[in-house]
Amino acid sequence: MSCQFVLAGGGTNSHAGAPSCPVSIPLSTASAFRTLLRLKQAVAEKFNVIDPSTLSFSPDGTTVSEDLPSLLQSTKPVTVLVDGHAVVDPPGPSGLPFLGSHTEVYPDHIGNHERLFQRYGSVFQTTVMGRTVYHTNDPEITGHVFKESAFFTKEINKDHPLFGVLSPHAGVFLTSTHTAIWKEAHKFMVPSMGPKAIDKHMVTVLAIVRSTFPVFDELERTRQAFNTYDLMLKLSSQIVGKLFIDADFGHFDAADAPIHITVRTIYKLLGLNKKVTSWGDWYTWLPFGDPKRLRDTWHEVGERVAAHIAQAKVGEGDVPLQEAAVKTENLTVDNKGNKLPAPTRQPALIVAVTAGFVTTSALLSWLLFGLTSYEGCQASILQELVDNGMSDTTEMTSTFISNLTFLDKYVKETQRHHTTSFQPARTARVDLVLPNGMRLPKGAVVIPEVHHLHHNPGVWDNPNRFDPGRWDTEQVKDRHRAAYIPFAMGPRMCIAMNFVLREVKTILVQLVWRYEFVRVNPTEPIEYDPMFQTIRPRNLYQTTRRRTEWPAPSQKAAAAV
Ligand code: HEM
Repeated sequence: MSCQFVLAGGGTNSHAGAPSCPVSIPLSTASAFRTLLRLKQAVAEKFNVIDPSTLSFSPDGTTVSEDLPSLLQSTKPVTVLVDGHAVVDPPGPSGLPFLGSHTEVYPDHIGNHERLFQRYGSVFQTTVMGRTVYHTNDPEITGHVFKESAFFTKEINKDHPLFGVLSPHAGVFLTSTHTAIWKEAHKFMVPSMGPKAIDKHMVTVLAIVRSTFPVFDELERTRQAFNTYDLMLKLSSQIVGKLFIDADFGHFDAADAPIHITVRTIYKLLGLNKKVTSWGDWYTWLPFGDPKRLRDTWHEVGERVAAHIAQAKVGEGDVPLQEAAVKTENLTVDNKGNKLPAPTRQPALIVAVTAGFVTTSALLSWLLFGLTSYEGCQASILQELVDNGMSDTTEMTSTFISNLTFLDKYVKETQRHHTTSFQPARTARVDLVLPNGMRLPKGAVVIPEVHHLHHNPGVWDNPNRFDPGRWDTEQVKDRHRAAYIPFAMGPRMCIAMNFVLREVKTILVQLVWRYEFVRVNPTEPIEYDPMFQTIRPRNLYQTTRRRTEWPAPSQKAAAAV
């Protein structure tokens, strides 16, 4: 005996709107269905519905029943609803012939995605010159998308935003999950970002941030403003260059030191990738124009990074990242001192350097932007430093940094409100149905839109207000775990999250303690340059004033002594 079920709106294999073929569930296992949830699990598995709890059953096609015995005894196929309705395709703009929805999205993709979420709801699709992508700002769906499960994985297919820079050898970031090489590279690189390794990296970070002081002093002396992003690009690349490929880019040898050619080439690569992948799959492979420049630049980056690695001082082409990886006690899988296999070493290091400075420079720029834009924040950070006994020689230990609770909220709020966004994308492994009852075909690329998750009004109170205080509220503490994901989540999330947070806090502490930051173009609207891989303030100009006095400890701090 068996019981039959039919998915309303059409199964994942059916055409939209067509009824699915009924599926049978043998009742020989009826004893397994002691609860409705067990039945839902069995039916969800048949129809590839991600979340069984979203199913409901209608024996007559109109009324929903939760009566398990009558469902199992039904002589007609039972209609299955997901999220209370028939399964549908994600909506989206129909777009122009050939161009598709390109003009609906670019150039202002943040503003346009916001408009599309408002028009279509929490999942919509866009098709740009044959490349279809699904966007979501829903934490529940995001949580499933990032899981690396039977439903989703990071597979860089032709619709994926990283397709233009796909690298089968990089292991991390640019390589699909179901490859031996990702497992291997991940195993080596994660420990290099463990707590002990981070303590060690911080010695380098501190030395480099202090090496910027003469530059800030010189700029102040000569009354010059600086482009904050350019300066932070210099700082963050100086750090990852030293840490990962033992390169000294000389960015702080003088106030007007140029950005090193290796950094400029990587920077160019990311601009080209965003530009090329905003068009269709076929465009990526054109033998001329930007697609060709992208391939040539990728090659040039490889050669330049290889040259640095060859000159690295630690052993034969070994660099501190690998040294940390093999020595750190956090290394659990490979404790015999094995190194990354040679073909992966160089691409993995290119990724670490690239991922390392392109993102961090954007974050640091927004952090400095906030100091001069959000009233009271710079003063509160300074006051907290005074209250924690900061001096010019205070050691930047993890304990000192973690005691700075306002700074922590400030960094969190900056990462929420000024998401640097990577458009992290995952791919459907099978035809499936999302918890909101929308069907996706196998191979569908879903982008949890980080900026829009961080501004989802259903999750965040007054999302467009910059408010570090929100991190003390129960509403934010109890948020969905996928509502705030500046480093993505799941097995393919950023391996360097803890390093980055310690790094940017250390930098901010050092700079705010010594300088007051002032914005020189406060009324000019900030542009973010939509054709770049990260969201950064492109036209922010600031100056610094060397501090000569600091506030007294607050009453609370004085009372605690
Ligand atoms: C503000 C700084 C940073 C942010 C916001 C950030 C964000 C992210 C995000 C969102 C991802 C997921 C990408 C995806 O799913 O496609 C990622 C992955 C990754 N990040 Fe970061 N990142 C930062 C800094 C760094 C640094 C300093 C490193 C240096 C090692 C790094 C190394 C990586 C690597 C290797 C991956 C890929 C992991 C894998 O493939 O399994 N990131 N990062």
